[in-house]
Amino acid sequence: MAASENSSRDLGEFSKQINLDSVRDALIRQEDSIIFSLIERAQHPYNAPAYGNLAYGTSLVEFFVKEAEALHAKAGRYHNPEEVPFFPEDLPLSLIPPYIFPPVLHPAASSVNISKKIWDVYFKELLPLFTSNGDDGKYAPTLASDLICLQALSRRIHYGKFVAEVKFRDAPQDYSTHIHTKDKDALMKMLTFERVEEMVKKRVEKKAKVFGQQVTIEDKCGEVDYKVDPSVVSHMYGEWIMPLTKLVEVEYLLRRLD
Ligand SMILES: O=C(O)C(=O)C[C@]1(C(=O)O)C=C[C@@H](O)C=C1
Repeated sequence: MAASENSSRDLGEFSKQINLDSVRDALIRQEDSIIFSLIERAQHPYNAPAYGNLAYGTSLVEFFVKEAEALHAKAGRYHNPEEVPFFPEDLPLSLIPPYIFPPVLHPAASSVNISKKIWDVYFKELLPLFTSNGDDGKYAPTLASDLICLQALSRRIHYGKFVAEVKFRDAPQDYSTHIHTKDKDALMKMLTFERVEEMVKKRVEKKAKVFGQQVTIEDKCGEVDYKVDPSVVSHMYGEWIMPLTKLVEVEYLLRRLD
C-alpha cells in the first residue's frame, strides 16, 4: 500500500487495537524467525577470520553489515519503527516513498537503541554457543547468515518498546510514579512476569526440537540429532534475549513522559 493509501483514521484505529496479547503474539511469531536464523548460521563453523580486523581497521563482518544496511535503507527498511540499524550513522536516504506506520510509540522511542549491546552479545556470547570450532572458508554465506540472525534478534529485542507501550497504557498511573522518580528497579519489577518467561523458554526449546530435526521418510527410533541444541536456545532466551528486551522496555518507559 502506498503512503497516501493509509488513512489517518485507519492509523488511529490500529494504534488503539494493539494490546498485550497482540504484542506477545508478535514475539511468539518472531521466535520462529530467530530459531530458523540460528539453524542457518549453524551450518557453518565459527569462521573466526570473518570477525578479525582487516588491514584497514575494520572487519569483514562490519563491512558486510554496513553495506547491507545502506542497501536496506535505500529500500526503506528503517521507516519501520520495528527495524533498528546497527550502524545508523551515514545511512543513505530511502529511494521509495515512506509507508506511514501507525503512530503507536511515543516519539522518544527512536532514541532507544541498544544495537551495540546486541552486537557484542551476539558475537561474544551467542555465536560460540551454537557454532562448532573451525573455519570452512565460506565467509560470504556465513556473514549473510549472521546478518539475518542479528536483524531477527534486534527486531525482537527492540520490540520491547511496543510491549512497554501497551503496559504503560494499561497502568499509566503506576508506571508514571516510577518514571517520575527514574526508579529503574521498580520499573523492571513491574514489567517482569516470571511465569511468562518460563513459558517462553519452554516453547523456544520445543520449537528448536521441531524445526531442527532431520526429517526422513522413514520413522527413525533412538537419539535425534538437532541442528541447534534446543537447550542452548532456551538458555539464550533466558540469559540474554529476554533480559535485553526488558532493558529496552525500561529505557523506553524512562522516556515515556518526555
Ligand atoms: O510478555 C511480556 O510481558 C514481556 O515483557 C516480554 C518478556 C519477553 O522478553 O519475552 C519480557 C518480560 C516479561 O517478564 C515476560 C516476557
